[in-house]
Amino acid sequence: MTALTPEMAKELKRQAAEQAAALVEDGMVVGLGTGSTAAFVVAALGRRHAEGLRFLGIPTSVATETQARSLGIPLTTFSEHAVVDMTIDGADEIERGSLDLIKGLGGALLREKIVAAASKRLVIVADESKLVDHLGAHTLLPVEVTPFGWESTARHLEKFGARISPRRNREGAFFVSDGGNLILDCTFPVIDDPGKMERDIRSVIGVVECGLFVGLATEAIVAGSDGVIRLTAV
Ligand SMILES: O=C[C@H](O)[C@H](O)[C@H](O)COP(=O)(O)O
Repeated sequence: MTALTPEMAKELKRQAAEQAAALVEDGMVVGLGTGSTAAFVVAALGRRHAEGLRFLGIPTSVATETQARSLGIPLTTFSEHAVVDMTIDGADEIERGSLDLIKGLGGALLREKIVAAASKRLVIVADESKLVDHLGAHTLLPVEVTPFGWESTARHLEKFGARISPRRNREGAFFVSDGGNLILDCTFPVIDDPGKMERDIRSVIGVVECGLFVGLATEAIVAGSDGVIRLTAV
């Protein structure tokens, strides 16, 4: 795989997003992901809505809700729909084969995971730089925690071998998620069993959710220099 320039990566994200948006059918409830790749999906769905496709969106962040509303996409909530037919979202890492994921570099992991867990299909869109043999190869693992006692929560997470850095915004203040929580960016020496690590992290009091998405993605649409491939979880 050749190194992607930002322009190439953007074009590949757009290509993957267009293919995923084409999967949406009349009458569906669609989870709308968050991030730069998912934003291309929402843009494509806005276009399809304008052309007459009828569907309802459930956004996974305030940013996505704002984008969807600006495009006239009708939205719904879990009080009206218990099941999401299909969610289309990006990822920070996608493990080949299992399609287990790391998500949350954009800070939206909690709402993304709630929507993913309620979805019949979770379609991940990405450029090829996101595909890895083992999770944790290139990226840290975001963990969302309550602001109260976060230092204590961080010390407990360190017992699992993590190096921890509370996420900050450009001004240097703590980054605050849409849910009003903090994000601890955790670097683990190795993630050899994502399911066990997810359970371990979630067992710590003060942890709200972590960015490991295990067994949730059903398929991935990945664009690379040789074209767009569609992967199914095995
Ligand atoms: O919190 C953010 C989300 O998990 C994003 O879907 C993820 O970070 C990928 O974002 P992007 O498509 O911008 O690389």
